[in-house]
Amino acid sequence: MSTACIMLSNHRSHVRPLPLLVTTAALTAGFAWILLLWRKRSAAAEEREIAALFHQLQDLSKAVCMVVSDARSTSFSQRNLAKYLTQRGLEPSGQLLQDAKVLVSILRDDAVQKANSGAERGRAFAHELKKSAVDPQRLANLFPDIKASYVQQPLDYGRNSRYGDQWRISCYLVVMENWKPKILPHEPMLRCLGSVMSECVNMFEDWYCQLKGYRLGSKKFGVMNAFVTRYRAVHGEDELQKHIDGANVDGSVILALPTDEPFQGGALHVWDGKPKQELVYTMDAGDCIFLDTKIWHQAKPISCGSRWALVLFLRLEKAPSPSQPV
Ligand SMILES: O=C(O)CCC(=O)C(=O)O
Ligand SMILES: [Fe+2]
Repeated sequence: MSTACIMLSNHRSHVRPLPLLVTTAALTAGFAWILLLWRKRSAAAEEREIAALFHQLQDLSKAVCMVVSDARSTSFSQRNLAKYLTQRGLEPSGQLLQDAKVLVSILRDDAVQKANSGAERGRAFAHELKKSAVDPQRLANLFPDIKASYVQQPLDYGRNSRYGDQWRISCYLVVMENWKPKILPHEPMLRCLGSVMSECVNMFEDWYCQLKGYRLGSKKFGVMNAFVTRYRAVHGEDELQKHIDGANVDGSVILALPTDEPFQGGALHVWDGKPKQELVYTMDAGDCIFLDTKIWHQAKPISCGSRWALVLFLRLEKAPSPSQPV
């Protein structure tokens, strides 16, 4: 046996093994320390990531930044962020980093959509004519029923109103709750045109999202009032003077319906754009005009025949809050 071997065996014979308990405790403490260190490091990394997202947000939209940040606008407020995501129809995860990532990503999408949308390309109109939005043949087939369902429902806004009870040429499918003129929806007209009305709402929602650069499907509208108007070439029934559809109306649809008495005149005039322009539309049955809120327009008088239109006044629906049942 060599000298080196003898030294090694002597040394080994002096080492006393550590008790198992002590070894385990030391290992556990070491492991816990490493875990703590790792947790600290990843929390710091998460904080850095959140701060970077906050900076990106400041570049993307100062307005949104104000809405989702704390009182000093220096970092995210988890509560405000969750509220904003809910308003945009999304479900917050409850994790700040995750929600901040979602926010930045939807704002990026918004920016891309906006860059591609008409508004940024200079199509500065907040209304649009869509030709044959509803199949004209389908409307032609429905026309006998529309005509048979139609009744005049005079509106009485009350003695003190400047409208008085002069408007009597519309027949209502939907009447908004607590409306001053006390009229009821005329069920036969709703049965006849209810599905066309719903399609018009869907088309309007898509158009509105494109116009504003929102994600498709992220905005929903409810029908405040919907009615069929029949214009005839007699005084008080032949036109609708220049107006906007009311301060609470967030958007409107005008759908040209067929007629069995061809008319002359009856063009729709719209005042829109910057600088303001007067645009004139002669609409065929099935054509739709979508109007953003507070757009001035006018239905010019007809001089013969009769003209029919389905009109919707729409209200933007608030996204449900997470506590509300779906
Ligand atoms: O009949 C039309 O063309 C326009 C109708 C309208 O603007 C309305 O009823 O508010
Ligand atoms: Fe109108």
